[in-house]
Amino acid sequence: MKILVSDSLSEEGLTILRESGFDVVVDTGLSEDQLVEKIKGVDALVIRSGTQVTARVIEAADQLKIIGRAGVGVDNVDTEAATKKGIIVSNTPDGNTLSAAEHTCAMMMAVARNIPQACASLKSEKWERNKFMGVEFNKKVLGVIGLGRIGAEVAKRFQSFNMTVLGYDPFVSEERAKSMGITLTTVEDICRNADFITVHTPLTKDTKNLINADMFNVMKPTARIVNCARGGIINEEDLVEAVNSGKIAGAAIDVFVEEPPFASGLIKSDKIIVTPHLGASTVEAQVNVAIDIAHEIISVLNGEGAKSAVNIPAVRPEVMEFISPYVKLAEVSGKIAATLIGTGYDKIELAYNGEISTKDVRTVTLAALKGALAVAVGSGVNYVNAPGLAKSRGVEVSEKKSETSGEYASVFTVTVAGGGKSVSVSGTAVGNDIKIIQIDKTRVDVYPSAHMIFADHVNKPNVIGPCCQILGENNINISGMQVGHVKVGESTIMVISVDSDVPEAVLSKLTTVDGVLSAKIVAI
Ligand SMILES: NC(=O)C1=CN([C@@H]2O[C@H](COP(=O)(O)OP(=O)(O)OC[C@H]3O[C@@H](n4cnc5c(N)ncnc54)[C@H](O)[C@@H]3O)[C@@H](O)[C@H]2O)C=CC1
Ligand SMILES: O=C(O)C(=O)COP(=O)(O)O
Repeated sequence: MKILVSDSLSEEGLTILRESGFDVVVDTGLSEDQLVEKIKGVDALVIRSGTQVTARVIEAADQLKIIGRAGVGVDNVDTEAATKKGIIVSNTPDGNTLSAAEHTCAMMMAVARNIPQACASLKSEKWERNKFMGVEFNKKVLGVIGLGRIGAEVAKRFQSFNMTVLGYDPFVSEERAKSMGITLTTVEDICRNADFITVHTPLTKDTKNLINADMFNVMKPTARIVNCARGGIINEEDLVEAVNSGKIAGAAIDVFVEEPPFASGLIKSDKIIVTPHLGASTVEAQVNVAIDIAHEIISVLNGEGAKSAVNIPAVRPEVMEFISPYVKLAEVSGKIAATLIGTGYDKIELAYNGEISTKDVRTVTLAALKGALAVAVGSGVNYVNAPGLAKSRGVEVSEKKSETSGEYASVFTVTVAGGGKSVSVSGTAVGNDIKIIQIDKTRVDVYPSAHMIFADHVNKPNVIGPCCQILGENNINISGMQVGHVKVGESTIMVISVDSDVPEAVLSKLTTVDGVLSAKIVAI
């Protein structure tokens, strides 16, 4: 398999990728057209912020499984297009937190004490001590917008300068803010009261232009603002105007709407300090993110799943340990249910009973959808695109949870329904194994195998024998068999586990046995 690294990546990460035995190609600085060409035949793409993974690039990818971002922000990836195509988008959320936080502190100090301007002045042989009067942090107010990993670290560091910290983050509770010594308030209140403001949110439709002319109009003329998060959270034209007109005292900017920002007014103003997107550019951060993304890429290419995907749910390791057999069970049950009903269903219901109902089951639901949809779509469905595919096929997905489960500690049931028909398959986990315990109303006890025949038949003599004979004559070994218990003459299901694939011709021969109503194969 082939991995294309299209931005610079630390040697430590490249070594891990190369030692995994995959074909690793490093090709940086590609234009969109070049990437559209080069992406063909690539299984994994590794990027930083320099590569724009547009819808065109994703469209051109013919075997791409994962886009791995060695860093945090994935705003340079068309995640929607990737998700639709079933491509995992993963980042490395922790590796560069401290570096970005420390760069923010450096920028804040630089703007408070005019360090870059004073440095340039002295190097041009001027001694302008009065021109570069600075301000202290002591007893001042810091406003932090976005209290995630980096925002929290920045707040912690400035508290040691004896600053009061105001914060805004709609996803952070009062208690959490209080535990960090931060008073939650509104963006406008921060803008009115803060001496220093720093933004640490992702760039989203809600955060784009969050700090704009209206906000600059209420700021103190002594206010200074820093952006080491993403270009566009602070409106660039409004910032240039606010600084140049004296509405605020200065700004320090590391990230830009367009990078490099050679046409931007931001790099022309004396009162605005700029760095070329250096927040994550430390030796330590680059080693961290390169190692993290290398492991993620290898895990996905080896079929062991993604640990830090942004377009599939992240499950905590201790929860994953519990739900992991149910993920397997859900995929198998979804496949069985969809196979037994045939085409034309428009509802998939997942029922979680017992202990499993108390867990984070989003991945189990995805697995059931994947299993069910694979019957119609084949290998084109995965955890990433399964919900989108279900929606686009008009399949309504619902979940039911109850803490009661009868004789088993946990039971998972998938029901597919449509056109007046429905099929339900229930199962449970036995240690790390999975067991199907019920198909519709029929109790069974089936440990799924790679190839299973499900045959509806009438419970009467001379049905099972001829079926076994047909399989034997075709050299298909039977490894297990289960028949639902009903009265003689009633119909029920027979599940035959076999050791090899069953050709269509053999399957249809089974249906010629007197008493066999239908026969379907499920391969997992
Ligand atoms: N300059 C650089 O080189 C680097 C920049 N970054 C950027 O820094 C930013 C923050 O990164 P992390 O702290 O790691 O992310 P994070 O996900 O830990 O934190 C982001 C925070 O923003 C909050 N948020 C989301 N929408 C919001 C809104 N509308 N208003 C206020 N808060 C909102 C979230 O609740 C979350 O707490 C990202 O944009 C990331 O791309 C990260 C690393 C390096
Ligand atoms: O991790 C992030 O979000 C960053 O902005 C870092 O970008 P970079 O990897 O240095 O291109």
